[in-house]
Amino acid sequence: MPRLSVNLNKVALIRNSRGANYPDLIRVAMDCEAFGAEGITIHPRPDQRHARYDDVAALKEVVTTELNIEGYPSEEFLSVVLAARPDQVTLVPDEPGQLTSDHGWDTIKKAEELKRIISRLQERGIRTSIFIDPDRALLDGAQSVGTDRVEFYTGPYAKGYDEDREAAVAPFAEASRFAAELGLGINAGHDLNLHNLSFFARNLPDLEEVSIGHALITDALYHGLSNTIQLYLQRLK
Ligand SMILES: CC(=O)[C@@H](O)[C@H](O)COP(=O)(O)O
Ligand SMILES: NCC(=O)COP(=O)(O)O
Repeated sequence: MPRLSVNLNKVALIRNSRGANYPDLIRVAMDCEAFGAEGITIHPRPDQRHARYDDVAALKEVVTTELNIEGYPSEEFLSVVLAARPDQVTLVPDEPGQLTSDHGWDTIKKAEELKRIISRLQERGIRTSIFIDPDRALLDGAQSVGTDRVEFYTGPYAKGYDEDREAAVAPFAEASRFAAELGLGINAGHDLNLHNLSFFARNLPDLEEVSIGHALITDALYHGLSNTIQLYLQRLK
């Protein structure tokens, strides 16, 4: 069964909106784990409008499952993760100021840069993952830059789900089989929710981890955090 890593960016966004420390991101992370989450994710962006760079070390102190830090590999981001040594770093090719992530890496054009960054992270004992679209050539590129895992950008799957879920999942299922043949670990995330998650997981038997934030935190407003985490875990069975 894939691990559920809860992305706390939206909790941090609420915290930051009043300049005080509530909701307390660290407390929420510990509670998510107590409620059954198998990982905690944050994605600090250069403007730190939600997760901040100083959240990384603070989370590293308390997270007992798996800490996954996502982000664009600026020198500032790299110095933070190399110092804190989370379990996993997921590299995302976001432009500064981007509203949210909307595409994966061009692993062919950016091969040299990715290779250098990935080996710096791996030398510190950090598992690497790179955000990627489901495409064979890009997966070949991912293997050649030496990443441990890839994270499929699932925005297009979520968008296409209601119209034709078989067509929406097909490229991901195919890419997942190919990634497994290449020996790459497989994660996925972006816009996964209670409605589309179980079909996705069923069609990707090699899926190791999903990171889910926006929909999960929204659902928690209605069901509470503990119930919501249980609902997501059920979808992954
Ligand atoms: C890479 C990815 O898909 C997530 O980290 C996502 O970008 C988080 O979303 P927000 O920052 O928009 O909450
Ligand atoms: N890597 C994807 C992630 O962490 C959460 O994305 P979303 O569920 O907030 O769209």
